[in-house]
Amino acid sequence: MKAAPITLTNVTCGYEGRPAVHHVSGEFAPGSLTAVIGPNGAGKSTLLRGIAGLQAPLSGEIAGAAGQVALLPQAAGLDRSFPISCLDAVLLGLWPSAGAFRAITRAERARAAEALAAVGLSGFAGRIVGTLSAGQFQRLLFARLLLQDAPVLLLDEPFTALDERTAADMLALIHRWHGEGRTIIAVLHDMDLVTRDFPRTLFLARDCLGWGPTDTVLTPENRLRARRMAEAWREGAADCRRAA
Ligand SMILES: Nc1ncnc2c1ncn2[C@@H]1O[C@H](COP(=O)(O)OP(=O)(O)OP(=O)(O)O)[C@@H](O)[C@H]1O
Repeated sequence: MKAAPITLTNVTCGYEGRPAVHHVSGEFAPGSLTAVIGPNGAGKSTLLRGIAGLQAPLSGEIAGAAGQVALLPQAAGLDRSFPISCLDAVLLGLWPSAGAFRAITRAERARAAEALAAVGLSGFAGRIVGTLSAGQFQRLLFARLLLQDAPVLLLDEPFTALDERTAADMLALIHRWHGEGRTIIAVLHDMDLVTRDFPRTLFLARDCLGWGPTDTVLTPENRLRARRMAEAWREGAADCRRAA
């Protein structure tokens, strides 16, 4: 699996001209495994959306991501009331390549069923998505990623709602993807997991506090800086609005 590097040059992303994450520069090397960490509201999801091409940066440039990225979004932000089956929800992962008008092939339906089985959801193909438990829905999102088969995977809080065994299974899947040479960028809140399993870390607190090998970024000093910035968030946000 050949992924291209993803390069961020002085990237600022936000909403209505107001920055949520500021002046981030660096590179996700091909095949790298990176945790994106930081307090609530630090801009982690916003940056992922920028890399996924779902929102244009307010300024700066994101290069190398177009056409090679698949996103596992935060489940909490998704509308699950749409009345489609689990199999069709997984097949939606083919939307970027299949579009609205090409028929889904028998082989693709078979691959979607295999993806459901790989995440422990065989037998769920016909179930309506809205009837799944939170953990089952999270596994469904992993099945969609499996079908997409992209060189770069963006995972926004991928272990939310998963029980211990399923989380271990999904972590094994992430390591398998990494072993295949894919680039993996995951927003995480579990610092033990980050220290143990993620060789590189991007630490955000609206600004970039550090980006590099996890042991050099996840330091007590940076954790303290992140706490201070989170506490100063409201005041800082007002300053940004004025500056925009
Ligand atoms: N659609 C939106 N419109 C306006 N502001 C938004 C929007 N989405 C997010 N924000 C704001 O942008 C900032 C960054 O949000 P973001 O979701 O990127 O943070 P995060 O680091 O992923 O947080 P968490 O850990 O809580 O998921 C927050 O202050 C948030 O309120």
